[in-house]
Amino acid sequence: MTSTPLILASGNAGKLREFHQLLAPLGFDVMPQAEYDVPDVEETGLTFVENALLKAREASRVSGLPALADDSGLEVDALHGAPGIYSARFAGEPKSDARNNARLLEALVEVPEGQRSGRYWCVLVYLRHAEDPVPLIVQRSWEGEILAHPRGVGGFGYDSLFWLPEQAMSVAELPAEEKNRLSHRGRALQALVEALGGAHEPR
Ligand SMILES: O=P(O)(O)OP(=O)(O)OP(=O)(O)OC[C@H]1O[C@@H](n2cnc3c(O)ncnc32)[C@H](O)[C@@H]1O
Ligand SMILES: [Mg+2]
Repeated sequence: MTSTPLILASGNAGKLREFHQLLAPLGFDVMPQAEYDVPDVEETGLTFVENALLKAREASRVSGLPALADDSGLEVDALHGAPGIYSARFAGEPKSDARNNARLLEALVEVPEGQRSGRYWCVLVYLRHAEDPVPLIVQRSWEGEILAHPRGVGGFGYDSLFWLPEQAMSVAELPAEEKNRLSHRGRALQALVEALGGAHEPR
């Protein structure tokens, strides 16, 4: 397994926890971008891919290391895809999960059960270096429904409002290992690690 250090281009504690749980057993020497004083970049892209690229490139440029970025969010059908790429700042700045969740409930207050479908998206971008012309890009989604009241205390972000019909639980009620196995992020990362598989050596 690789022992190449890898910088995680994220300032989100929930994401960093999940990446650590997933990557540490695989032998990746991962560190959060805060250890290299990487500033938060402005997420000016119009797609998850563009934003993930911006974050990975900046982290790799500042640290001189290969970088992995995650741009993710929640797409709600009844809201025509909102909050989407704006999920982290749905209720404005400064970012707050509690205010984002309150805004989501408010936006869906008139929408009955059965019409509250949505999905999480996760786009991962891996760059071997800041000028890498062939970024490795993987995207996965996770289907669910938006609850009318929060349930559970695990996870982060919108997890207490995201209902999984098959599990009959919210993501915030799911054990962390289960979330990592099933989630948009967990499955995208499994695919990315497979794709890395040695063929993508740093240069
Ligand atoms: O950009 P970084 O520094 O990684 O941190 P961020 O929180 O700003 O991250 P994003 O720009 O990718 O926004 C993603 C938002 O989507 C939501 N989100 C993404 N994945 C989630 C998950 O697994 N569970 C709950 N909410 C999630 C959550 O509100 C995140 O803040
Ligand atoms: Mg962000």
